[in-house]
Amino acid sequence: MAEPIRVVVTGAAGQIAYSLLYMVARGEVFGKDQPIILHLLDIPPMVGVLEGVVMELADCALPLLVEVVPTTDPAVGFKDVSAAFLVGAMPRKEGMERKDLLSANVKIFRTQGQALDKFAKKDVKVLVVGNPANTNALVCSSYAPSIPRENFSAMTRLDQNRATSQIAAKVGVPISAVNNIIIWGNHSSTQYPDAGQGKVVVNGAVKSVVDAVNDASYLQGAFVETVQKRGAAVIAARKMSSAMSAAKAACDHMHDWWNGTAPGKFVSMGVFSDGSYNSPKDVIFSFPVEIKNKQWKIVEGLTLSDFAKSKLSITGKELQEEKDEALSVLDSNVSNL
Ligand SMILES: NC(=O)C1=CN([C@@H]2O[C@H](COP(=O)(O)OP(=O)(O)OC[C@H]3O[C@@H](n4cnc5c(N)ncnc54)[C@H](O)[C@@H]3O)[C@@H](O)[C@H]2O)C=CC1
Ligand SMILES: O=C([O-])CC(=O)C(=O)O
Repeated sequence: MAEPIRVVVTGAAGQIAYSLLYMVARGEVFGKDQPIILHLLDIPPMVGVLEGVVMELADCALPLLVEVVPTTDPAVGFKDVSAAFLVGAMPRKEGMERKDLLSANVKIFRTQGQALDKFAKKDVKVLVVGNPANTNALVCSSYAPSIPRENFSAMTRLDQNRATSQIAAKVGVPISAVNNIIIWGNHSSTQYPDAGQGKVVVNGAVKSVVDAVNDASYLQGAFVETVQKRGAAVIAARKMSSAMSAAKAACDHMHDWWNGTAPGKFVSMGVFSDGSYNSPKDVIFSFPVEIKNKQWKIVEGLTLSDFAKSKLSITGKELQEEKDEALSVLDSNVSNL
């Protein structure tokens, strides 16, 4: 058996964590041979709930879970962690956009960036789930200058999973038959879900999604809107935001970062932009990436339609605006933000 690794989940008493902790502790992210020490970080009013979560984890009798460390102290929560799921933040309510959470949540990610910088392993992989996820990841990284910025990412995997599921249903094939659907830009209603590079296996033959669907107005219209507004649709139905599907997506994201992507396949992650595809530089922008040896690389050289380019420009502009707003909330001149 390998040495145990330390993994922190923030917001550990919340809804997403309730599904996520079980999947992580069961070995679905880091492997069935990787023992885990789980750090559960939340805030003082949630200590009682956290105790209940600790009891339930014990009662799951999970062989890979060697220790659980519940805490409200970031110094303990982030100590020596190899992977961080930053979930803890306020969720939006019906009628809000995710960026309306910025002023409340961005300060959490400043504190957590500072704690990661001081206490985490320098090769820690950080996945920001709390909204607005892209800009929170940017802020978090800015306050953790001793950790490479490539180690910070924001979650758009839930959008990718939603988009893949929509295409599979439209073509009438299993989910596993659909690949390389891309989410570009912000995890917000300006994101661009792009089926233009997608592949699908139909009756044993690989086809482009565009040919298999054969309905351009759907791919540019209802498909895009459904994915962009899916989070809001779940809130309207559940009166709470997506949690089970968000936890599954967080596991998928970290799993692929840890284990790599299969040849020819790519996944979408919010990562530091180098200006690829005319995106604004130095914001956290969701791109298609390939992953090897725990390093992601943006898939370059894809041909984008004029429609796609115009959508990327809209979501890039929003990310630039969020970055400016984050700076004003933090009222700081963080040199690398
Ligand atoms: N990127 C994505 O695709 C998705 C992101 N989200 C976002 O994830 C976040 C969490 O959602 P839920 O689990 O449903 O919310 P929740 O309200 O059920 O749980 C959040 C937890 O975070 C804790 N928390 C607050 N401040 C904290 C801090 N400074 N340190 C540690 N813990 C802290 C709260 O006490 C609470 O237990 C929200 O911001 C939500 O909008 C939700 C779904 C998908
Ligand atoms: O929509 C929300 O506020 C929660 C979320 O990020 C999602 O479900 O994609």
